[in-house]
Amino acid sequence: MAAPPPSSPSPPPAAATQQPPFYELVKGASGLEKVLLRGARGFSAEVYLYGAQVTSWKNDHAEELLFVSSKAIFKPPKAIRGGIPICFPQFGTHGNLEQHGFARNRLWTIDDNPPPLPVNPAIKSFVDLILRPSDEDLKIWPHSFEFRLRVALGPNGDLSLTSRIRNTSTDGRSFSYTFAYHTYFSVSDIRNICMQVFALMVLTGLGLFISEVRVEGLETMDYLDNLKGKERFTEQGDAIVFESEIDKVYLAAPSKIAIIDHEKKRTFVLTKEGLPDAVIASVSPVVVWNPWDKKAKAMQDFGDGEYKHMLCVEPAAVEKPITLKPGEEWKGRLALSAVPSSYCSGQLDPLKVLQG
Ligand SMILES: O=P(O)(O)OC[C@H]1O[C@H](O)[C@H](O)[C@@H](O)[C@@H]1O
Repeated sequence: MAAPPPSSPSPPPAAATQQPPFYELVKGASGLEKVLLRGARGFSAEVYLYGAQVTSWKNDHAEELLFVSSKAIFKPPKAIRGGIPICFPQFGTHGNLEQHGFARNRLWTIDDNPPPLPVNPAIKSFVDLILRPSDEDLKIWPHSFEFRLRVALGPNGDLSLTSRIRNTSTDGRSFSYTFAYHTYFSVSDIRNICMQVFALMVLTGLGLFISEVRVEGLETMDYLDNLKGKERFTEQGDAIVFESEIDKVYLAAPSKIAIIDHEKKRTFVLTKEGLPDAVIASVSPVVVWNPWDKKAKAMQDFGDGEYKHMLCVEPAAVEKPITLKPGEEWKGRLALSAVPSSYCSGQLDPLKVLQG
């Protein structure tokens, strides 16, 4: 996405025409402050100022839709394990900074007077957060920036995260960064436990088995496999199902992706905007990660068996960094919805999920 020109220097408050309160600020784990967003019919979300990290998103049945580890450490400098960490200014190890950059383990502040952002008038619950680099940050990444994040809960319980990153440098220098919404979804059981049954069915021609959790929208796509030295492969077969550790960067994912959880009868739909690819603006990378059993055991802030109940699907800008000249701003948005799905084996129409 091309960076638009800078906005006017003294913009009117974004929320001027709406009635507060849009959020509530309370104490969370380890005394860290968190923002509560409450929507219609009991929808809710929580955002820690630490990392600007969404740690909860609930539907109208008060069911948690995101995964947060029971062993998550809510104490700097460790990033919170789960929810939606923001990876900036570096995704993964694509640079010299700590893994996934520093935005996820900095204290953000509430921005009550952000530059205008087009708002759906039906959205009554949102918060704007801002991160500016400290002197210490400037030593490790010498670029002045403002990172504004709006987290909004829509009238139907949809959750959206809009990032605006601006180059505020006065020395005429551009900067480049990589980025991800490192979203941890809560799922029933990631394991494709019936693979053997499936193999048997294929061999005997008895029918088609569909696993409990599958990702639609990434099939036949090229990816870099982080478990194989970032070697490039092409995904084979239909939807993505899981039977072992996965850490793949799908290079040209479409703007909509679906995670279908058969057991929970739930489909997550991810819609992403503004995350650019090298050639076509409407596609961009998506990282899919699950540590599986061995890596789970090695992680201090992750329960041994918790890998079964989470899946990270992370809209990102990885292979092609985003570059901003002084005064330029980039905007990238992720919208999440969770819709009931009640398909049985063989009845799913992926086109309906992704386009309907
Ligand atoms: O443990 P973290 O630093 O939070 O990283 C967790 C995971 O994030 C991403 O999904 C990367 O692709 C993985 O390689 C990494 O292991």
